[in-house]
Amino acid sequence: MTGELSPIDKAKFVAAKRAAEFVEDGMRVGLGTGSTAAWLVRCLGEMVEQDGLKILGVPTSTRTAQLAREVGIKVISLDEARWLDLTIDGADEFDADLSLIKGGGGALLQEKIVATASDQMVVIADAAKEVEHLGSFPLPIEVIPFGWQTTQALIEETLVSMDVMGRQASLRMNGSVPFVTDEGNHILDLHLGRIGNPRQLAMVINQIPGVVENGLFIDICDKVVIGYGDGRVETRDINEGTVSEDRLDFVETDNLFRDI
Ligand SMILES: O=C[C@H](O)[C@H](O)[C@H](O)COP(=O)(O)O
Repeated sequence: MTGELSPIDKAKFVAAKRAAEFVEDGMRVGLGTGSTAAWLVRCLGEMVEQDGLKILGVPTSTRTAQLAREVGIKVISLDEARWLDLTIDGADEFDADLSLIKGGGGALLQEKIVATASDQMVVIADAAKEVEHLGSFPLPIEVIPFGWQTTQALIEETLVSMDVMGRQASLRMNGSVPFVTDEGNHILDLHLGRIGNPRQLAMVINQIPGVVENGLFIDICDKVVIGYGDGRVETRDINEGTVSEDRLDFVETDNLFRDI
């Protein structure tokens, strides 16, 4: 990529760059998936190459695994790592409780397993991802391909019984064929508009046969690093609220940014 980055990409970049500062030598780090997480992986790759940072990375998708290897991060599986010090990942939406919707890129299952197996989960996001109520972004639900239409109908019926507004579930497509996740499953995107009780919804959906996992991350995220298009970056902690707010002077100082 050459030339000026869009404000949204700058925002993603500064959030990733700041979050990379949480990574220390010797850590086992969960590596998220998506365009924001890709910046993080590049930042960590630079730290490995230039500063000799030694980490073990556990990727949350085949895409991330490939990028991590390309930039020189040593990749291991979750079973090899067993437990992680930190996971850094993007999100599609976050609210004031740091509850999240994830899975816009279809990686929610591995992402949730990896984040849950970590001492700490840090989300990196551009400011547009912050919402008062989750649900404008369609909620991804990973379902097994067998009988997916029956599963879809069961989900829709369950939502009716819960009196949830906007119940339409659509099968995610990849061109003319159904999207297939890294685990060989499909994704149903639930168009809800506003989720009144994310905790309850997450539990109820996961009880439906055929559902593997849903994209609501409740009580998993500890911190969110929010990037802005002008280089400002804010870190919020689940217990302490905003803990830092400053600006990353990335245009002059960052080789990574200049190189892309
Ligand atoms: O499945 C994908 C992940 O949950 C992503 O972290 C999420 O969709 C955010 O992606 P992006 O950083 O590209 O907006």
